[in-house]
Amino acid sequence: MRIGSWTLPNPVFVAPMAGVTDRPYRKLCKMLGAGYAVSEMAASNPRLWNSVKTSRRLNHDGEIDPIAVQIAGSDPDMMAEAAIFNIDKGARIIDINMGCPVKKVCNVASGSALLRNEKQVASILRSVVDVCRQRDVPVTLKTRTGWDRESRNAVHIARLAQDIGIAAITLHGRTRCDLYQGEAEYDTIREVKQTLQIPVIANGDIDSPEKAQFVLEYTKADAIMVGRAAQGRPWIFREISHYLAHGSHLSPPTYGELRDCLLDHLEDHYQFYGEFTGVRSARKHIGWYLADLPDAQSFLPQVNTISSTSEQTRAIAQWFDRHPPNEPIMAGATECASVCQPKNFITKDHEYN
Ligand SMILES: Cc1cc2nc3c(=O)[nH]c(=O)nc-3n(C[C@H](O)[C@H](O)[C@H](O)COP(=O)(O)O)c2cc1C
Repeated sequence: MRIGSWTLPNPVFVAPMAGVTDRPYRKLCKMLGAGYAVSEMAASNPRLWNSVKTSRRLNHDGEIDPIAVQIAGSDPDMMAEAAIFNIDKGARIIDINMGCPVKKVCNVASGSALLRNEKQVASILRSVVDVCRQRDVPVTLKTRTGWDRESRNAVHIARLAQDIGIAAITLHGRTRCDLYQGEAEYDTIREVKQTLQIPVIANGDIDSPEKAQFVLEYTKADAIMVGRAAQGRPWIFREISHYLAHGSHLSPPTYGELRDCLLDHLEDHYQFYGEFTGVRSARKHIGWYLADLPDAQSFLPQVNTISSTSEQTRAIAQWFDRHPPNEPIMAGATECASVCQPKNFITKDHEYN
């Protein structure tokens, strides 16, 4: 699949998740098979660009190309400025967020709130596409199927986006008012795909190789995007790609592979966030990695009390020492089972619900 002049290595992408898919995690997912990754949403308001949070999101050192940055906002000029600013900081693709259901974002009429105002959608897209075109940078759009089930307008928005020059569109099969309730539906994504010539990326509740294959076949989408099921499971991308290519399952990782993956991830994570934030923000990742392992339940509360990075790593390494490194993490599993289930993904720091 292509986005502008970029050819992506495979159609299995990691979804942007604020507070989760930071630079270290995106890199890890790509190393473990994700064909593409978009950054967490970055604010378009210049007053926020110097905040610690936004400056971290602007840091793409060592990131694997194409670096794609997502911007969110409601003011067309500010969004265009944000696009230019991010291109100057290394973005090769700009993604516009019109899917975020968070109150904080929707109350200022950005994210998915924009779906109720198609005129505003057109102004924003036009404004961003214009400045990006001058810099030869493709613009993509990520959105939901509509504001609510009575006003699903994804097909209309998608056609508008294509006409304006959007290079690809990602569709989460829920409306804004659905939040994360119920199940994602794929009929609207299928309809959008039938309507458009630009690539369509299907998103929502894809949590296993079988589901990935089903969604690709049903919607005829060009690619799929996996969010929550990739939390604590960055190898899901190679599992899905393998299944799509061969129709069989890769063996689950062994305890040794999981240990190495987690410890490498933590090292990169600490370097990125520093000691204080690093040890704290690592806890959720550790929880996700270990959540489904039968004997990790008593260890997790203990690891959450540790406040130094070296102790955190030592405790994890010691916990893994108790397990044979060659034993698969799901002994006897023939197919991805519990680790495919979406985890409890709402964490306090970003309140993404
Ligand atoms: C914790 C969290 C943070 C998210 N942050 C973003 C974001 O910054 N930008 C965005 O477009 N979508 C964001 N999303 C939505 C996901 O990209 C994705 O559309 C949604 O989770 C549905 O996919 P899934 O069922 O595979 O998780 C976020 C989702 C979660 C769970």
